[in-house]
Amino acid sequence: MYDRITPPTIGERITFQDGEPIVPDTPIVPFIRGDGTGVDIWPAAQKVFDAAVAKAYGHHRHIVWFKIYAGDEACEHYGAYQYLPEDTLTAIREYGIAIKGPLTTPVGGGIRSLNVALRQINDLYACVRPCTFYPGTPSPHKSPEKLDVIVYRENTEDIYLGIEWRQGTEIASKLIDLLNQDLIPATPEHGRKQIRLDSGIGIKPISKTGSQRLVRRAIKHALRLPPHKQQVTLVHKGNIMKYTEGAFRDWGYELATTEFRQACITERESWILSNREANPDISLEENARRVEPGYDSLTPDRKAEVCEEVKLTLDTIWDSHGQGQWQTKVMVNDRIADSIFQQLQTRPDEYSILATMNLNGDYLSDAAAAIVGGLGMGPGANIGDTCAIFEATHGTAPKHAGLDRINPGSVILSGVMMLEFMGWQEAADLIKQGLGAAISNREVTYDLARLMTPPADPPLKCSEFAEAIIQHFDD
Ligand SMILES: NC(=O)C1=CN([C@@H]2O[C@H](COP(=O)(O)OP(=O)(O)OC[C@H]3O[C@@H](n4cnc5c(N)ncnc54)[C@H](OP(=O)(O)O)[C@@H]3O)[C@@H](O)[C@H]2O)C=CC1
Ligand SMILES: O=C(O)CCC(=O)C(=O)O
Ligand SMILES: [Mg+2]
Repeated sequence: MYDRITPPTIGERITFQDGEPIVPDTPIVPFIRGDGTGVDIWPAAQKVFDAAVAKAYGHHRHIVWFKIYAGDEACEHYGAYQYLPEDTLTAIREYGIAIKGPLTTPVGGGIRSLNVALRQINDLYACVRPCTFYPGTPSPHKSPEKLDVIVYRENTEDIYLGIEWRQGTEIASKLIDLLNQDLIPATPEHGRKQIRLDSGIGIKPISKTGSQRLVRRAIKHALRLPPHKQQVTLVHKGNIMKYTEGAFRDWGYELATTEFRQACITERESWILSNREANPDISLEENARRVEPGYDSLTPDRKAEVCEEVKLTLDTIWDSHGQGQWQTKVMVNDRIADSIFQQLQTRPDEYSILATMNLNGDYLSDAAAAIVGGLGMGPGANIGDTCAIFEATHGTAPKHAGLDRINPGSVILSGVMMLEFMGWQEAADLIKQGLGAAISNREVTYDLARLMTPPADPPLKCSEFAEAIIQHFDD
């Protein structure tokens, strides 16, 4: 079944039932070391995972690691250009779970992203990236403790589908001709727009299926959070890209108000209900005026639409959500992407789960990680219905590769997410405890050391930081 790897002879597979993992006491977990700083962070992280599991469960439980290959290491093991061998895909499919270090993607040419390929091939449609502050972590932000968000990023479509054509190729030229001569003129709303002949062309598909399954997961996650964090914000640039990003927002709201009707309230509905709560005799039109900015300047048709929306909301959910009941529901709102970047800086405590399309989530997860200490503190998980791959938010950080200096925190915290996913909470808690205590004790790698006042000097090496985390399990 495998060409150049041999699965462990001990241990058992994790299986899935209704999207939930069933985990034996000795699960086999495939791992990819990763390129660049993968050589530093993976061994450090593995040591922490094993120590935490041993401390939490003694001989009762342990992870049976299964080394699989991708990226540069795969080419060394399998031969030139074998970046993502079939063995690796088979192992991930068979064992249902994996953890990986970062993999290199060249810019402007060469292979397409192996990271993205792993997500698409395994249909890992939700990229989940929590950004939480650990006390004592230095940050360029004034109040990093106020940020506690989870980015839920759609992981399989958007421009990351990678369907694009280089400028000057025959297909790019054909497509441009077709668009300029037929499709754009046939669409009155596009007016006399034309695409420059020397353009490269990329396709940005956003589907209802892809959007709603992502938002579904985000809402289900929100339902597991404490009441004050039960909020899902749909992030989009729908004012500009109406039928992709705008549609993502609309499909998100549609799902929230149908499949999760009893559990959710939209922000706009909450305004309509509170207007009536504050004034039981308020007219439909006055309610509409308070909900829709610039109501008095709207066309009569648009005014009628807003009034109808108010009426429908009151008719359908006043009994179930009115009189303050909506405050116990998951709040679903939306924010335009550029605005959410500034709001995470200025009002971070107003947000909880941010549901995004692929590109927005990529940007937003790096930006949010920066607030809570940088990319060394940004974990992630790629989750589908029958498989999950855990990986840090950051990349290979090539200039630090092999120097034993980079922060292994993100891949360690990705392992924490994996342990939690497996239901091994005790081991996950030990690692979080150890990491927090090491940071509070100023035992940190260079990235955190340089942000501290005064800087922690000398910083710990990558391997020493992992040791420090283990030493602090008991604090
Ligand atoms: N999932 C994946 O495998 C990903 C892969 N990539 C790929 O990685 C490669 C390099 O990408 P690049 O744009 O340089 O981005 P990286 O995230 O690799 O690194 C950018 C900078 O972020 C900081 N950083 C990254 N990781 C850590 C860490 N563990 N601890 C502390 N600081 C860290 C470093 O800053 P400083 O030097 O200032 O301290 C580093 O130079 C590309 O090929 C890219 O495609 C990118 C993202 C995700
Ligand atoms: O795959 C890559 O090289 C980059 C992907 C990335 O930046 C991410 O998933 O956050
Ligand atoms: Mg990224």
